[in-house]
Amino acid sequence: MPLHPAMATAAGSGSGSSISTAPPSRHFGSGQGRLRLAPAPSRRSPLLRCSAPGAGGPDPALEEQRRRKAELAARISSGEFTAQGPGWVAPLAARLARLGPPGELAAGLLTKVAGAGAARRGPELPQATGSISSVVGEAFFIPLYDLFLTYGGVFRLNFGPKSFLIVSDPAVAKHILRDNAKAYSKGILAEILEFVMGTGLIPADGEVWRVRRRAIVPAMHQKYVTAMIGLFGKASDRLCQKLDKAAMDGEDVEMESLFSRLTLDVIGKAVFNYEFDSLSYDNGIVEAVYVTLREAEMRSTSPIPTWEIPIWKDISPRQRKVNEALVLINNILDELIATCKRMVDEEDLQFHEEYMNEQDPSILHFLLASGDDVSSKQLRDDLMTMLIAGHETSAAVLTWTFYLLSKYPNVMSKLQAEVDAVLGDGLPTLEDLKKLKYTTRVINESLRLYPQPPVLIRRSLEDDMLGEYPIGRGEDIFISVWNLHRCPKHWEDADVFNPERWPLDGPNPNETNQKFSYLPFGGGPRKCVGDMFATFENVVATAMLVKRFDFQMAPGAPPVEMTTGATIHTTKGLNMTVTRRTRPPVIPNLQMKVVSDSEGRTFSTAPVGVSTASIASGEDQQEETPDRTIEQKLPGVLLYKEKLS
Ligand code: HEM
Repeated sequence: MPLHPAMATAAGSGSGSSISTAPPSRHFGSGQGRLRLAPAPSRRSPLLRCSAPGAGGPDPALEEQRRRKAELAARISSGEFTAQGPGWVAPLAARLARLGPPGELAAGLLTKVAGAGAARRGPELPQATGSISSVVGEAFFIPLYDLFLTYGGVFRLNFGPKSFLIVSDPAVAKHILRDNAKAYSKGILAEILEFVMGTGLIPADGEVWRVRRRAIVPAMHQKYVTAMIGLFGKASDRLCQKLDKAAMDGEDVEMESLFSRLTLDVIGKAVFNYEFDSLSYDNGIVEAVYVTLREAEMRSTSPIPTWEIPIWKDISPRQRKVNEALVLINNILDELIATCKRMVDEEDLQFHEEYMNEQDPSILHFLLASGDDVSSKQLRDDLMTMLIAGHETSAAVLTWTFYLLSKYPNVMSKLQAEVDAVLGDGLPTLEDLKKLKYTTRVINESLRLYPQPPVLIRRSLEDDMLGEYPIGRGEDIFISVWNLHRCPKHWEDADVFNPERWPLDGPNPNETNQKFSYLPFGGGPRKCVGDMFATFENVVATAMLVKRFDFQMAPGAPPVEMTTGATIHTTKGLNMTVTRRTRPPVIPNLQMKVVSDSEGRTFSTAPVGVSTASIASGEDQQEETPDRTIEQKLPGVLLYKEKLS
């Protein structure tokens, strides 16, 4: 998730001059084996910023970005960002800073005095410090990568009086997310999202979270997700029709916004049975959803939290618009809840584990039919949370997948060959998804290179140890999934889009079998509840689109660069030329290995089109994911269900 305004504010107000000492050597992991590397920028620049084919000649914006990156790398190496000081200083400063301007001043002084004079005691966290000017204009997680290469898997980042722990070490990530998850809350994230998600499942902590997770997870059962495959197909087909028209008219298309509309249409129907139909036209509610989403993103990156200023929040046109949008959405949600309650009262269906109303299979319907004892406000918060969680993430995955496919035509050809061989004329079925193995690997790999969100946020609720480093209560922590997914120590050719790195007959990659070096859906008790849903959705959309069309970057399209919102967006859209495919289908030579399960039943290869945790494919998952148990088995697919104790 994005940075909190506090970070930017603190960084902006911090002195530009920082304590200058020699930086630690480039290394990975905390206290683990160390590895010296060539400077980072040259290794990864091709994927971080790519100009569109056809743009021709050196791009001045790209050149400028490369120059800024090289400058930042040089400044990091010079030691400009390296601070020293006792480990208690930053947490205390962070607490002081929360007391308002006088506290911030005291915190700033404390940081400087202690940083300059104090002697080191015991293992102390490497510290980086600096001013925001060094990272402005970048997606914030990019400079964090360079700092990780220099300071290691756990380090403290000080911006003036504010301080954050940056975690890029898989063992430490596992400790925070899974092994000692109870000692961490969502912290800053809950504060940022409160205005829109209230106490919905993503920001909620403690008892509220436990009760809501227990209510919501069962709603996403196997039968529900299977029913959703039809919905994904229909929505993707509507997008295909739109692209057909663009292809016939010879018009380029901006795919990022189309993917956003596709996934909005899907999630509205899936969560509360609402037909946004945003692929067909704009209406007030679609606009209200986007106003709210953009506000959430603005709040997470804005240097000054103007929305907290008492009078400003009432008179600012922007805030008024946001408030109006929220009222509109809440009213619609209230209506949908009321309608659904009536339906539930009138139906004869007996509630059971895999309960689903065929006319309205939505999560809302399941929750109401289950007798979920919850206030309307909490129900609205949960629905809103799932709307946002399931919309932006999937849209971003599709955007970056198609960007990568345009850069790697060999992958596209192989993908199209598989899709041609598997999909018939109708909409994809569950059986088809099981066969779309390479398509699933394409999505797995896209999520490695562009994790959504690129950073997970936590706050420590008690003193703890992160690897060898002691930390205090109240530390704000960013687990950089971006860094974990691109760590050159763990991944060969980390920046290369290579779906083949995941064998087709191997297990579906997940946080467990990748030992927390791969966290596309988080991990531990707060792992994504929509992982299986999202994987199917992305596989269906990708398969249907590439079956029908070829995609190329539009001639003269601006370079595709990243910016940070709740997920990774492009700065100027993904402008593509779409053409109807004319090639005859090619039959691929896909190797299918026959394996047997623990009960001796045989089926072909690893699960495909299957999620990373709700569905797993090996006994290692069973052993290493204590919070989930095998519930049901389909041929080739083991379904896991959470223990909801
Ligand atoms: C490709 C699409 C998706 C990606 C990459 C994704 C990723 C994630 C990640 C990384 C987390 C963990 C956040 C953390 O630990 O701080 C998460 C949590 C969550 N996701 Fe997803 N998600 C996706 C789709 C969905 C969908 C479709 C839904 C709902 C239908 C959903 C609902 C949620 C919820 C409710 C949580 C919070 C779970 C909790 O805290 O107990 N997500 N997601």
